[in-house]
Amino acid sequence: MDEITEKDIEYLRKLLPGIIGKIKETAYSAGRIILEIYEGDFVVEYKNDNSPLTMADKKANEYIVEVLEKEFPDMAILAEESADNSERLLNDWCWIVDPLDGTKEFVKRNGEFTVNIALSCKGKSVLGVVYVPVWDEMYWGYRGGGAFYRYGCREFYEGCGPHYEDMELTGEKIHVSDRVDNLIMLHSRSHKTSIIDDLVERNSDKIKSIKCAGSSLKGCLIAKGEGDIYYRYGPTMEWDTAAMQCIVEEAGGMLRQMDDSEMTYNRRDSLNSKGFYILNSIENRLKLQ
Ligand SMILES: Nc1ncnc2c1ncn2[C@@H]1O[C@H](COP(=O)(O)O)[C@@H](OP(=O)(O)O)[C@H]1O
Ligand SMILES: [Mg+2]
Repeated sequence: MDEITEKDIEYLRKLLPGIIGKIKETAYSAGRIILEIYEGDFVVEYKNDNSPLTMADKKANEYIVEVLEKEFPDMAILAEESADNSERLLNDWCWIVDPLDGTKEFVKRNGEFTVNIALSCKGKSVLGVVYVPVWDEMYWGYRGGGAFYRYGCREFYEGCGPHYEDMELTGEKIHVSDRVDNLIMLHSRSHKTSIIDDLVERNSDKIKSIKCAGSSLKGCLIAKGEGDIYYRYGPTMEWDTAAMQCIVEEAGGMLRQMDDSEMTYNRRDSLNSKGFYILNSIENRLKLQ
């Protein structure tokens, strides 16, 4: 895929501020669909890779895809619970959707799951929205526009009514921490590996504590300065990282593949096979060997 050009950047500058509001509203509404199911009894199925799947994943996926298809008919969509369509590879623009990131946390009912919607342009994540339904928190960011956080979205969306449709949900600008020692490391709550234990031991002079969190929350907490580093060796998919990558980058941090190369999106194979890390600052890259 071609590189983003100056012309693309100019186009993005005009496009993104106008569409972020619709995407935040869509992530919020998908979160409400998820919560209705979360609050009742639900059946858990298991996919071929043994990961859980519920009606909440399916219904939220269906809703988000329907909105995106209607609002952005020229853009492709890669969504976790939809059949993949390789025509997306021919499109410079692709939505990358995880309707429910952290299904294990949903099943455990600990609140640590998110709705992730990202937009990729020529393989780069240029817009990301992450909504945490149980906590009613939203994180968002878009290329050149900064990263934001809002607690209390329900009051906005449920309180304002349709005649306020041009008004946008506002939030506070967020930034990564400037810590270079006593680092807080983020870790998956449900996917643990011994490689991470070795990594922590090798870098014990830099790491002060480890905080567990499910789903994209790890990246969002780094964007908000409540954590500093996150290393992930186990498998994840494009839709697990795309939205949080844009938010982290707009908050001043970085996400790279484990071999230090850039993560790209809208690839043929959606598995993030190399692993990745997120840092508040390049200075805090850990010793791997
Ligand atoms: N064996 C596996 N293969 C592919 N992806 C996996 C996986 N194990 C975990 N994941 C990914 O890790 C995500 C959860 O991340 P975390 O452990 O950080 O909370 C899952 O998101 P989903 O819940 O959307 O499936 C899933 O995409
Ligand atoms: Mg999912």
